[in-house]
Amino acid sequence: MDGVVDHLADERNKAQFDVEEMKIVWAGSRHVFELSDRIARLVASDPVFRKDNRATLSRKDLFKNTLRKAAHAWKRIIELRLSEEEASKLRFYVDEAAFTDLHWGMFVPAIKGQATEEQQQKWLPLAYKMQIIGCYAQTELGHGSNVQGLETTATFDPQTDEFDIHSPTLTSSKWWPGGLGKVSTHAVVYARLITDGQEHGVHGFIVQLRSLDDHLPLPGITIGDIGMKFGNGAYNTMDNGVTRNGKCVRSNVPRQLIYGTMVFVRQTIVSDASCALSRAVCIATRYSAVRRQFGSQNGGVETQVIDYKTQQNRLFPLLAAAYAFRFVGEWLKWLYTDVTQRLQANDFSTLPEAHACTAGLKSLTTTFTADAIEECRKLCGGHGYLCSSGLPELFAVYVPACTYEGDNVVLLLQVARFLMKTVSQLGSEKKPVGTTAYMGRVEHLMQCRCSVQKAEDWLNPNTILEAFEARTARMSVAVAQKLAQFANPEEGFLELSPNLVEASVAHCQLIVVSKFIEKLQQDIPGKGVKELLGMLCNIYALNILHKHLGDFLSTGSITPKQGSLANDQLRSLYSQVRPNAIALVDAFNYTDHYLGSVLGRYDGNVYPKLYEEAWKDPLNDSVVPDGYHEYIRPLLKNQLRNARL
Ligand SMILES: CCCCCCCC/C=C\CCCC(=O)SCCNC(=O)CCNC(=O)[C@H](O)C(C)(C)COP(=O)(O)OP(=O)(O)OC[C@H]1O[C@@H](n2cnc3c(N)ncnc32)[C@H](O)[C@@H]1OP(=O)(O)O
Ligand SMILES: Cc1cc2nc3c(=O)[nH]c(=O)nc-3n(C[C@H](O)[C@H](O)[C@H](O)COP(=O)(O)OP(=O)(O)OC[C@H]3O[C@@H](n4cnc5c(N)ncnc54)[C@H](O)[C@@H]3O)c2cc1C
Repeated sequence: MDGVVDHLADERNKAQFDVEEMKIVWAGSRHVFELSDRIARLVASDPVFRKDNRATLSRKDLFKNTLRKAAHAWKRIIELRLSEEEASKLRFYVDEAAFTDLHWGMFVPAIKGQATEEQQQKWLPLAYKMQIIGCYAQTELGHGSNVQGLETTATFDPQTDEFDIHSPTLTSSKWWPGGLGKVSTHAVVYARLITDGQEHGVHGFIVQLRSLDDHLPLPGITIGDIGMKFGNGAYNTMDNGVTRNGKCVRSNVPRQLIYGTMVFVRQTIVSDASCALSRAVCIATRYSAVRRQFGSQNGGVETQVIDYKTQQNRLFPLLAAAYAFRFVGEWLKWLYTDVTQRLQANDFSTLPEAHACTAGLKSLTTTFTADAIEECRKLCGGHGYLCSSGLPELFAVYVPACTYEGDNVVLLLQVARFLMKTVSQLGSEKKPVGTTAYMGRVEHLMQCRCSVQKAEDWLNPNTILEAFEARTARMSVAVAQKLAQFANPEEGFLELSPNLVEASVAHCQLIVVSKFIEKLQQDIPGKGVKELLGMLCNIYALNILHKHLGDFLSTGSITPKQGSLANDQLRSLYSQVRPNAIALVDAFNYTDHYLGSVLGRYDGNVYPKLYEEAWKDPLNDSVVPDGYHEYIRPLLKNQLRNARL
């Protein structure tokens, strides 16, 4: 900030905690912090990675520019001999949806997780060196959620020792896979395996799509892009593809691991939610401290909008959720690593829980984050609607996360199946463990009473946990009892699916709250850091309690009076967080390049930069617009004539 006026300096001076230590907590470790900081600056200082022109480029120029950035990123990765960790951070800070996301994020993991040793030895070195570019081709025009309903077939021909991959209908065309449309040379294609005329369910196959010499599709394969998507710029940097197939390559597949790539990616999407959410919150918080409206007396300064309680009540729960998702993401990564190690030892016992947790938390965090980005846009008033605020594009790029990698409702129904199974086994030999361990105390949770008598009682983590556990246990048991009244359980499941989804949401919220509380039990150094995190944890939990008061009251988990006390406590917490708000978003350590927002600038110098940015719009290239002579002038002349008549 040398030589630059920091308009937010007063705000930064108010902080009551050690921001540098908070940065380490946010990053996860000092090592990750230092690495991220270095790579973020490297990207920000490279003109090829500029992104302020995305909203005004045509689709073709936008796409070509993405190819250019991806090629440049790879060049820098090789030149600088970046490690896998550094390279992945570099792609993260380049911040542009591209075919590389699917190559590194799904194609490589699918091969690692599902291919045989021999297949891995053949394909992984090529993929690591980007001598082939891959994508993940599962979804079809007719089926996405229902994976067992995919129509593409893979028929083994013993004579040629090949699989014939065939899309027999229009609806069996692979539709949506990122990178497939224009770039990928290979794909992991999901198809129904047929041998000796017998079907064996859906399996993954590595398929070559395009020639490595001239990039033309191989014989029998028709490929293209599926067309423009939501938002200008935004996800249109990605080629999402359609194919219809002819022939191809080889089988792999240990049966239980077919869905493994989805578990992996859902886990990464939870961590990613905290990034997108924190980014939107950083923009809205800084701008709320800069923006002033009303409240001026005797010509004095007006009130910063961040000081309005309504602004705090909308903004601070989002700030708290960014931290909550960060920590639950860390824990989910641990869970995923643990289940992977067990699977390698043929221990499948924790797979159902890993599936339920990744599916449920992917759904919970992406739904919340998409809504929160839109809320941040509104928190920034009119200027939030400008592309230069960074928020419209962030929303457009982020919102499909509610759909891809599993529609969020479909995923919650998977959690519900897991919950109902857990409830049905209560009282049997099989004791609930892990995230459902609380169900083991179901008798207590069905009748316990919340002990809160005054607002401060809500600061006790055990009180919060028990209220959340009681709410979830009671909702789950209630819906399980209703299910039991149906002669046909599947019919009952369909009929009660809205209740089941609500129970799943409650269970997932409980996981997030409990993992935040567990985080606070760790040794966290730095003046005031743990105290601030404690406040954020309470805000996250009490805000959910307030928003879902109906659940807590209808299950009798708390009384109306206790609900009202929770709200009083929330207001008090907002006042305590207020002086720390700017420092809490500084702890995300985002560069102005990554934020991509005039409103969220580190120095708070919003107005001159907004003005400057507006003049850069191509529409302002000429004072009189193109089209004046054809369309405006004749109109004005006609009006003149009419007026004379
Ligand atoms: C590091 C960087 C990362 C970069 C990431 C880049 C992001 C790029 C952007 C976008 C990428 C988007 C990619 C995609 O969208 S790929 C396509 C994803 N598609 C889906 O997610 C489809 C959703 N549908 C499903 O997952 C399933 O079909 C289902 C709905 C969950 C299952 O339905 P169904 O009831 O028919 O069940 P099945 O008969 O198939 O399954 C029976 C049992 O298996 C259990 N199960 C299901 N899924 C899993 C799983 N993933 N893992 C473990 N176990 C699973 C299920 O619970 C059943 O168990 P039970 O014990 O009850 O028999
Ligand atoms: C940006 C983007 C990128 C993508 N990238 C890829 C990729 O790289 N590779 C790939 O293979 N796919 C990809 N996809 C596809 C994606 O995974 C699917 O679109 C997603 O899984 C949802 O499936 P669907 O489209 O079939 O939705 P549908 O299942 O048709 O959903 C439509 C509606 O029906 C509801 N619904 C469906 N089933 C049920 C049920 N059982 N009970 C209650 N309600 C139900 C849903 O909640 C939703 O409201 C991508 C999609 C997008 C948007």
